[in-house]
Amino acid sequence: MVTLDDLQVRSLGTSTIDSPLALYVGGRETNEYYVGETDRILYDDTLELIAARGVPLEELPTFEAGGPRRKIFFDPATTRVGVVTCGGLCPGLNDVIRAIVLELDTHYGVRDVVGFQHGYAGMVESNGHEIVSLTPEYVARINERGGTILGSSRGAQDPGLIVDRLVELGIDILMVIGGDGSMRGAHNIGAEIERRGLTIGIVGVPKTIDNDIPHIGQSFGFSTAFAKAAESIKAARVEVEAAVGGVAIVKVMGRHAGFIACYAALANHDADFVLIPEVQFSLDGDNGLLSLLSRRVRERGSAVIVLAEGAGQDLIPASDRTDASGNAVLGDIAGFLRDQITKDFANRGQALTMRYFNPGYAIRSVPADASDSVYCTRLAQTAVHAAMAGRTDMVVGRRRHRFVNVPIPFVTSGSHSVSPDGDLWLSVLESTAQPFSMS
Ligand SMILES: Nc1ncnc2c1ncn2[C@@H]1O[C@H](COP(=O)(O)OP(=O)(O)O)[C@@H](O)[C@H]1O
Ligand SMILES: O=P(O)(O)OC[C@H]1O[C@](O)(COP(=O)(O)O)[C@@H](O)[C@@H]1O
Ligand SMILES: [Mg+2]
Repeated sequence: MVTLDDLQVRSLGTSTIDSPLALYVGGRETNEYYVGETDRILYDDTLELIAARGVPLEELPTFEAGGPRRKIFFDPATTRVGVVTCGGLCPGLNDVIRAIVLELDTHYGVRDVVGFQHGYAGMVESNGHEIVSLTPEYVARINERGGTILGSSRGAQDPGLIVDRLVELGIDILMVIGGDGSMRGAHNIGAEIERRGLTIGIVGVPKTIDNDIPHIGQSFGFSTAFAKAAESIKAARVEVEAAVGGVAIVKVMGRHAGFIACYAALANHDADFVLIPEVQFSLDGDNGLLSLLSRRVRERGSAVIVLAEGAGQDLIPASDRTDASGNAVLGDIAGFLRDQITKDFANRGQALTMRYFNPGYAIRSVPADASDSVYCTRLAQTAVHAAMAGRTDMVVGRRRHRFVNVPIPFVTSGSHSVSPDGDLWLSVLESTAQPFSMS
């Protein structure tokens, strides 16, 4: 069970320097739209959840509020900041890089910001990647492009060698834009820094196209990505309606979490079935996918299946392969379903026109939409405020419209997935009219 201790963010020391933003923060106090720096944000958000804790108010689990402080830890004139992007791509990476640089430069007067190329690999000197000077001019329009101007990578690196490089380059703060794996890596780097008694801060801006990092609210770029995926679902609907016995499978990303599938399906009402890793389904039997699909096509003429890549892995031979970072390489559920559906329709003597859509990388390589750009900027600003105030081993997030600072060990201790008992999955069932249980 989560405790207040789990949510305490580590500091490098006492902040003694007047913040250049002190005037902005000035007399601001908590109100509906702002959280004062001494206030904290509740973890629980219903009366029953709070009552069930059975502890006094001051012991309730609460988050530190994100945002500027009156005093900061690092002297802007002598502070050097490094930025790195790691793991898979996600819309908005360049917006985050740009906003970090602009916030540091414009508001804090930090003129020395450098970028490491190709993730943690580029931080290990022997790998030979140059650092890039990130000036306001350099980052001016990078938000218009997808991907990351710094490049990214997967694969393990030695935290000791990374800390050696930070020391050699005189980096005071490392900003890590990455996913769950990157944050585990960031924590290890932070632990090595602490072991050596150094005052280097590490602050993360969590990136996950799958929206699978817990406690941070919705991840940036997710909304852009599912909107792009929804375009393929719409195209699939057009195709199957024109065909005789049209059935489409639209496979979207989502290794262990089906958020993209759920949101993309909800974005329009074109999906008949949504298959996600969190909810098991059977192929056979009256309530299995094959008979339900056959019935849907007989009744409505066509059907669209939105398939998260991690769904139905129990139906195909297990793969023990992993990628360079140790992430599971999944079996081909889409190919398996295509075969099974084709055979089943043939056995029933039912006409079938099968269409397969795989928007794949196209959904994560696009630039962020306007809403995500705003979100990226605000997350980056929050991360810079925390970093300049000497916070470390933490990530920023936005829970129920409040920006929060969250310890990395808290976000890496679990993962975020679609709850079969939650209201998101209920909405999906309502919108698709797929049965409550397909197993
Ligand atoms: N458990 C871990 N401990 C330390 N570093 C990790 C861990 N998992 C991943 N990393 C490192 O973080 C980087 C990105 O991880 P990866 O899983 O590929 O992407 P993401 O951060 O998007 O989840 C890689 O360089 C990888 O080696
Ligand atoms: O081919 P890659 O780069 O390994 O990426 C594919 C995978 O990365 C993901 O986008 C998630 O990766 P991250 O943890 O890096 O965000 C999955 O949905 C997808 O299966
Ligand atoms: Mg990951």
